[in-house]
Amino acid sequence: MTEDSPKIGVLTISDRASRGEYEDLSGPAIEAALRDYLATPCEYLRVVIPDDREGICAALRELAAKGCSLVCSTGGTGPSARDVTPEALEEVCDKLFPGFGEQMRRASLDEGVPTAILSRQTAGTLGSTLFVTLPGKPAAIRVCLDAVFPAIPYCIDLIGGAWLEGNPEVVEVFRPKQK
Ligand SMILES: Nc1ncnc2c1ncn2[C@@H]1O[C@H](COP(=O)(O)OP(=O)(O)OP(=O)(O)O)[C@@H](O)[C@H]1O
Ligand SMILES: Nc1nc2c(c(=O)[nH]1)N[C@H]1C(S)=C(S)[C@@H](COP(=O)(O)O)O[C@H]1N2
Repeated sequence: MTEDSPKIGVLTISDRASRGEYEDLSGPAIEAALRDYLATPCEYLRVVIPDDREGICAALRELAAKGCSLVCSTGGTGPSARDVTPEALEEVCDKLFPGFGEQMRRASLDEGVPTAILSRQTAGTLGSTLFVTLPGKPAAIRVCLDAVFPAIPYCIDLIGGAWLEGNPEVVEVFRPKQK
């Protein structure tokens, strides 16, 4: 890894994890999945914050300003009063990509999780940063990321982010146009 390595943000949004009431397992699960998919060495910026809308907006903007090409968050996508991750995402983004949420929910339903429809998980871009929001449960991370990762590097190409090479032994990245 060098100073110019692509940057990836991993944002855990959880009242209890941020207070240390339980160990954050979902942030590390995101980083482990991305390290598995990506042949390109990346720098990972990990942040843990409570479910506060202004704080989430600030963290998303800060990770984008630091040059992250991709930011994956976990938590705060559900129906509870303090679940406000999608609202913060909408406030911050230039464009929203509801197809990510549709695909991730479909994958979770196919895994036999009927409550997958309770997650308002989605994706959006701010400049050359792609944000993908995932549910809080550690077990949801790999299911959801596996379902959408093949489209992520090309999306980042199109918004002018870093070139991310997939590891073909783990995932087949889909690029309709080659560099
Ligand atoms: N980052 C995380 N690490 C480990 N377990 C998690 C994490 N986020 C959620 N969970 C687990 O999933 C369960 C349900 O998630 P829930 O949506 O209540 O989480 P949350 O929104 O992170 O919690 P909180 O109410 O503290 O903000 C939690 O009780 C916890 O067991
Ligand atoms: N794959 C998968 N998706 C899942 C779940 C899960 O356990 N596995 N939990 C669901 C539940 S119970 C909720 S309430 C929503 C929202 O979770 P969040 O508020 O922690 O983001 O994600 C849903 N999606």
